[in-house]
Parts: sequence; C-alpha cells; structure tokens
Amino acid sequence: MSGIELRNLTKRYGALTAVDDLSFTVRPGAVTAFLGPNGAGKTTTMRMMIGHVAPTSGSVTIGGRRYRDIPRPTTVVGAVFDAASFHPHHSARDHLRIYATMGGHPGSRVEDLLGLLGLAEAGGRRTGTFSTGMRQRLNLATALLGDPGVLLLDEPSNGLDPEGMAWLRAFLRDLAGQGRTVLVSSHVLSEVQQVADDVVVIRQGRLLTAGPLRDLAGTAQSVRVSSPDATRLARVLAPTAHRIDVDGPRDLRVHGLDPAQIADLAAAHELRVHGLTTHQPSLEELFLNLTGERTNA
Ligand SMILES: Nc1ncnc2c1ncn2[C@@H]1O[C@H](COP(=O)(O)OP(=O)(O)OP(=O)(O)O)[C@@H](O)[C@H]1O
Repeated sequence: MSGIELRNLTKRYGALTAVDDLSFTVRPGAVTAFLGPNGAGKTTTMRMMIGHVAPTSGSVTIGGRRYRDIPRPTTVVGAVFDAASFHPHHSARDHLRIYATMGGHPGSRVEDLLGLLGLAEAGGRRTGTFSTGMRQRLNLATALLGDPGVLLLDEPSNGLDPEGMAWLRAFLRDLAGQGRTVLVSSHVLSEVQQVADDVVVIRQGRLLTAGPLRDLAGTAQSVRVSSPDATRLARVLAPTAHRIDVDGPRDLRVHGLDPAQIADLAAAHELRVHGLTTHQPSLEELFLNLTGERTNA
C-alpha cells in the first residue's frame, strides 16, 4: 500500500502563504489526523495531494508518484471534501453508477458500497432528500469506488451526530486495518484522538509536530515547583531544563526534568522546595497550546 510524502510543499496566494515548506510522511496501515485551527492550510494541502491545487514549490507524492502521473488515480486515492455536491434529482445509486462509469470501475462496486455504507435501503432515494450523515456516507462510497489504498477526508465529522461519529471512527479504523493510508483532517483534536495513530499538526501553513499520538502526549509533561527560592532555583535548573515558565513569585513550571532531578539540583544548591507536582496535560490542552489557541494550560 502507498504512503504520502510531502517535501517542502508550499502554496502562496499573492502575499499569503497558505502552506509553508511542509515536509512529512503519512504511512499506510494507520489513521493519521491532520490537525490545525481554521485557516491553517489543511484543505489547501490536501487539495495539492490530489492535483486540485498546484504547489508554488515543493512536491507531494503518493506511492512515490505525483497525482498527475498516476494512470488511474481513483484506483489509488479516494478523497472526500466537504463541498462535494450531488445532483439533487439523482438517486444515490445513479450517482455512484455515473462515477463508477467515469472511473472505469465495475458496476458491481455500486451495490457493494451501498451495502457497506449502510445506504442499501436509501439507494433509490433522491440525494436531495438525504441528511448530512447520509451525504457523508455517499461521499465516502464515491471515494471508495476504485478501492483505493489511500483515503483523504477533509473534516469528515462536520455535521455528524455522535452516533455518526462513532460509526465513522470504526469505519476508518477498519480501512487502516486493511493496510490503507487514511488521512483525516480536523480542527478539533477530540474528534479524532480516539481513532488516530499518528498526528500531524500545522499552524499558519507550517508544521508544528508530526508523529505518533502517544509520543506527543509523552513529551508534554511538566513539573510544577513551589519554592520560596524560586528565582535562584530557576537559574540553577535553566542549563538542564528544556524550558522554565514562571507561574508566580514562588511557582515555576519546569519542562524536561523529572521531580527527582529537580529535588537533587535544589538540594545541591541548598535551595528550599515546598512542593513538586507532575502535570500531564490532556491532549486537548496540548493541542490548544501547540496551535496557540490558548496559552495558559
Ligand atoms: N483559492 C484561494 N485564494 C486565496 N486564498 C486562499 C485560497 N484558498 C485558501 N486560501 C487561504 O489559505 C489559507 C488556508 O486555507 P485552508 O482552507 O487550506 O485552511 P484549513 O486549515 O483547511 O482551514 P479550515 O479548517 O477553515 O477549512 C486561508 O487563509 C485561506 O483564506
């Protein structure tokens, strides 16, 4: 199965840099959450993956090939974007048949996918009468017509109720379990944290972090230190800590050292410590901090 590779991918619209020198890979057999606040550049990046938007510079390849060099692209990549529209007078079945013909996919896929996506009964109904959840399922069915190994979903949970979200998560897990590459964008971590193996976080078009979700959680730990000698202690800890935030005249937050290291350094310099507490932020806090949506967690 194919992965996705971005190398120094950049997109400028006049003075605005929507995607700024992005490099990361998305691996097969996993669900990767593509995260960032509104306007971070997620949609633009995903549209570059499927040739809808031309990069200003850099490249993005799928299984080592640019989208335009893939002979029958719908057999390799399926994409679901929010704005997908259906002809309101066509039935779901008509819609899928048209797309199957255009992509050169066997007609039998249509019934298979209607069944797989829970649309068998609604297959004959006009799409104009569909709920948001049904439209999302039909979008997914369309993307899967060519049985692609790579699936891109842009904010697929928009408009889904909790039941629809749970169904979608299970469906995505299944696709990744079959070895497919699944990239799903969202501006809310909590929507995808239950399903994601890996995360890629961007802001203002730039990469903030990429890697396994559990690593992201692990690196975020900090220790709150309460000390009447806080200022001097901060000086002592500074050379070995990753970062020290001053929370108050007697309170520090230390990143990159564990409580024992802090206590030992304090003792070695005869500085008093009245409290040491490990703080493990929730993933949501972490994400909001990373993306700059909130600064005091
Ligand atoms: N065709 C375009 N012309 C000019 N600017 C654009 C165009 N497309 C996107 N942009 C700008 O590029 C930036 C990134 O937009 P993009 O839609 O990729 O972000 P996003 O992360 O998908 O956001 P959202 O979650 O709101 O969809 C935004 O500032 C947007 O206004």
